[in-house]
Amino acid sequence: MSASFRFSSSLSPLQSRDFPKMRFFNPRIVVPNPIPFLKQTKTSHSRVVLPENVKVAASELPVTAGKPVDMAGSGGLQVDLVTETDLKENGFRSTRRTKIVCTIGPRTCEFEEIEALAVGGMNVARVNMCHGTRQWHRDVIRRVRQLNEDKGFAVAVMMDTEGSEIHMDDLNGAESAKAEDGEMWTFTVLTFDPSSCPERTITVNYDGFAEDVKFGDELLVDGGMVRFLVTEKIGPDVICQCTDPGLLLPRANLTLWRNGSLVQERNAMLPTISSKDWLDIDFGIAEGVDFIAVSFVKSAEVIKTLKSYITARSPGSQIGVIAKIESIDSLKNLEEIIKASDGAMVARGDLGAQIPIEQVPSVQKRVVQLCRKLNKPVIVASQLLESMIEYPIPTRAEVADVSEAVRQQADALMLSSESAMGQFPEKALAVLRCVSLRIEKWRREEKHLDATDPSIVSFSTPPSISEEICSTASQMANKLKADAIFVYTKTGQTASLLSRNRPDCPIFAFTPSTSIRRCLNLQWGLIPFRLDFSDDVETNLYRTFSLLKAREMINSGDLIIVVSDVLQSIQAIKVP
Ligand SMILES: Nc1ncnc2c1ncn2[C@@H]1O[C@H](COP(=O)(O)OP(=O)(O)OP(=O)(O)O)[C@@H](O)[C@H]1O
Ligand SMILES: CC(=O)C(=O)O
Ligand SMILES: [K+]
Ligand SMILES: [Mg+2]
Repeated sequence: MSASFRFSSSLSPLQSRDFPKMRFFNPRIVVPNPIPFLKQTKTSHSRVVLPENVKVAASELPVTAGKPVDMAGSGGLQVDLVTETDLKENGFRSTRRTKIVCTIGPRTCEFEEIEALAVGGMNVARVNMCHGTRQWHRDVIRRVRQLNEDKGFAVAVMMDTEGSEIHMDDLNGAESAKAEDGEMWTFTVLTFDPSSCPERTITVNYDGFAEDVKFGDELLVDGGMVRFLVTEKIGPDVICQCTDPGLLLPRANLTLWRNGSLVQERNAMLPTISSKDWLDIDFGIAEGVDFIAVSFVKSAEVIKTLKSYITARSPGSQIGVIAKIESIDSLKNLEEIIKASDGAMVARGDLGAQIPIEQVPSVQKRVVQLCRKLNKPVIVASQLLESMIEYPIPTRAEVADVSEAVRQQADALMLSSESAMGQFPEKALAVLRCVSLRIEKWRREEKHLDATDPSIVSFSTPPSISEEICSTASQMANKLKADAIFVYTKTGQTASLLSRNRPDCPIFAFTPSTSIRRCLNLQWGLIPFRLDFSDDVETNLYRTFSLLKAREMINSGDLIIVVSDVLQSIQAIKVP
């Protein structure tokens, strides 16, 4: 596919492009210091207590602001207070299985605001490189890390790339501009000084814009929130008449439609990862983000390129690459793309601007099922609670949409504007939380009555031992009505395979790595704990029982199914 390119270690991806160019309105691009977090600062609580037999690589220690975690008194078991209180007060069955991603924006970027989201159940914090300065993103990422370190949370950080999206300029700092019915507007590739910008003129960030456009095309702003008809082309200027009036927002996304289909001219050649994105990716690697979500993925090649780039840049890093399914081209290569990725996002916002809107639900279902089959976490994103940007309660239709995603057993739901710039971020989070809990419970109850809901898990051929063990352990847990599954996992793989089976009880995942603990926080049904453990399963188990009992997170008599990825074994044990 033309939009992808090969990256070799001798050639920087920044030098290897030969594509139409995009301009970026946010020129504050600074090449980051490669690994700034290795510079440890002296702090008052910089003691790490680890059992003597356990070696933890420096890269596995929490990194923000250079402060390692003080786990004294916890026996090396790390879990956040919210999970602990929930388990203590409400028991295993009450835990939410569906994870929540919150986009951090101007409304939620201060430490206390991020903390309120974490307390409210945020599992992953997303920063969108389309907006804000690099310093802003750095501050947010470091605040999340600080919070994890101070309060034992495992909130993962996801960086979302800008991608080669075609969008308008920033309206010279105005909050919005109103386009009225029938008005003539000019979309141009020329740029202006704020003082000399002609009236009703919008600069587009893509140099090939005027060439791609034809008389009679429809220009959709934000997937159709405002619509224009192209009436004339004069050199770099495209003259349009407004046919659906509305508010133009800064940097709003633009798509062109011709005879009912998306226009794919030279714009289809724009690289999925732009030169600015590569700089953002370097920044993300240096800041130790847990996931990089790639916008407008078209083929598996770009995912493979990015994964090799990350490995070359930061050997041994756990950064997961998430493919955002929002481009019409991705639909032809869905299976290949998901196979190459570490997870996928159904990015319904842009997807609904690239394919007819009535096709979005079936694509969502297909991506969710495919991810389950391929054992990749999947996020359902955009407009879940759109009305809550302005109102304190959602519409009934929004609740139904959230319910459907939970019923499909997607790994995670995502808030965008609702948490980034809405008036009720915590209330929106609470709605996701309580709708998830209610629908999960209902689904577990229904399952016993409804045999028409077959398991969609299909195994590799020949089946792997780990897959079989995890499937059997989950079935056993369901039949015996176990209280929890415990899994001791170094790489996270076994925990992930258990999650894929969507068992009735929660899965406690113990891992010695803080970064794997954060990554597991994106996956359905996993409660990740950081714990140093040995290869001796019995010792681990009884130590865990006593640590969890001491903190009242489990009780004598609870039935636990235990899976170990070292021994590849299953045990059923009652807590002594
Ligand atoms: N860092 C930020 N600074 C300022 N505004 C932001 C920031 N992040 C998000 N926003 C605001 O919140 C809105 C929703 O965020 P979201 O991440 O969904 O972006 P988007 O522009 O819709 O693009 P995408 O398709 O990548 O999701 C944005 O349109 C923007 O107005
Ligand atoms: C999340 C995102 O990028 C979208 O919905 O377009
Ligand atoms: K983006
Ligand atoms: Mg998008």
